[in-house]
Amino acid sequence: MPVELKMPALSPTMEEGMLAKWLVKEGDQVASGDILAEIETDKATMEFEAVDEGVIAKILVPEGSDAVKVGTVIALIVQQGESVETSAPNAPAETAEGEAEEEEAGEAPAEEASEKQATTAVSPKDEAPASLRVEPEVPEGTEMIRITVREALRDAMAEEMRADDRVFVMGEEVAEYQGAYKVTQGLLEEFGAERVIDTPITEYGFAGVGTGAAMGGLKPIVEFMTFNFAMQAIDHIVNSAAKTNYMSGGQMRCPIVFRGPNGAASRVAAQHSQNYAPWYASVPGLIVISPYSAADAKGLLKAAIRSEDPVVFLENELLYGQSFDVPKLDDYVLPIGKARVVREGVDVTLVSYSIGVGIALDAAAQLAGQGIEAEVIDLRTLRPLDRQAILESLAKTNRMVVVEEAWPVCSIASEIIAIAMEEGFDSLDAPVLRVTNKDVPLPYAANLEKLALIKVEDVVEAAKKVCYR
Ligand SMILES: Cc1ncc(C[n+]2csc(CCOP(=O)(O)OP(=O)(O)O)c2C)c(N)n1
Repeated sequence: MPVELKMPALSPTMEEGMLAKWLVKEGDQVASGDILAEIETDKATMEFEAVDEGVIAKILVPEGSDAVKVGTVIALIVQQGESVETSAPNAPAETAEGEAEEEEAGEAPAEEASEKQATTAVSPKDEAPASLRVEPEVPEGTEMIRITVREALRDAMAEEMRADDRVFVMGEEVAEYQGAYKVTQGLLEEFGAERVIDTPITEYGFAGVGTGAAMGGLKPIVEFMTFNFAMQAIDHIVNSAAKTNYMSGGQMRCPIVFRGPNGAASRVAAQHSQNYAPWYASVPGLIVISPYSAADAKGLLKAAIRSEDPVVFLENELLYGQSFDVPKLDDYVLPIGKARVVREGVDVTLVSYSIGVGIALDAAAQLAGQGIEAEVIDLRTLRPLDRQAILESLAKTNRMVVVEEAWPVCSIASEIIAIAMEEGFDSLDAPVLRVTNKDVPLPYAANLEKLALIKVEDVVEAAKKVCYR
């Protein structure tokens, strides 16, 4: 199979760039780490490195090409002795079609293109697994609409803003640019600049303004461009918002939602690829939600906006473009603190949240082929954690693996293992295992990034291990 080289995203906001110069030609042998080309953006000129070794079979975008969209296939690499024609004649054409379709559907922001680049360990898929169960609380016969997680989040905010004029959104690029990841699309147009507010690049400032507004009776939604930048604002989240109810003896509440993408994205390096779920989930006074599907994103964001207490709502960039069925109901709100069994099984429980749920479901499908029926639980809310759902499933399967796209130390997985030991010891037929990212800052190089992130195969292996297979 030829390897497609795609126009890289050299920053989280890069949408296109100039392919300034090719440093290799067709027929050249390349090794991982070789510099293949120079890419220019309005900000910088960067070198484009080979990740795989092989022979440059075809250069599809000539040097000097301007405005090449992130994700465009620019060249093909094959292995020695392989030719593009014999191995995959349609590869480039299919990619081009796929991109054209996305453009038509009006959703190809830079980040989405970079999603498609994820080579990968955490591999985004366009469609959610069919096994996702519909919420039991949805009335029978409810019509479903298929929308992306991005659209579901936008719909949740728009519906709550229509229903309650205290709700407003603020953050970097949320208004005119409609969100760095296009999650606030259409909100400025519908609600105007008083309720959809572009802020300066001052996370500490606007998280504080939001927290004060919440204490004063408004219902802010503060978008962080990514949760990596919320590090600047963490004092307001942990020390102001989370403590208000407690330090005022219940006389003041702080109904605010801090939301934005969290976790590893694709090729944006260590400072932009971290999962903060365990950090926030350790703080009493905060509610922490991290959905996987579009239906959960919608139902839980609506619940978060209605909450009287501060909510940290952790989304995932790689899920924004994925489509799922969402109930077509006037007011689809889900309960905070309730996990969901997304696949039933009897042999082993896989517990996960956010993007890890997709990995767990893929692993469950592979395990089924090997005679192991895995139950998959999507935690959805990380604080308060649905201990009952975890323990009930453990009592049924007696074996558990936690799948978490995060570091292993002091993780949500660690907490679940403690719960299993303290409260589910008699149910256990094997030690609970955790499948997490490697305990390192996420590398930038694609081959190392892939090695550092959780993979379906690791989950399959861990599940077999706890089943003594
Ligand atoms: C604390 C923090 N918040 C947000 C970002 C995301 N970010 C990266 S570049 C950028 C825009 C920078 O604009 P400007 O300061 O005008 O510099 P320019 O790159 O346009 O020269 C933003 C918001 C970041 N890197 N760090």
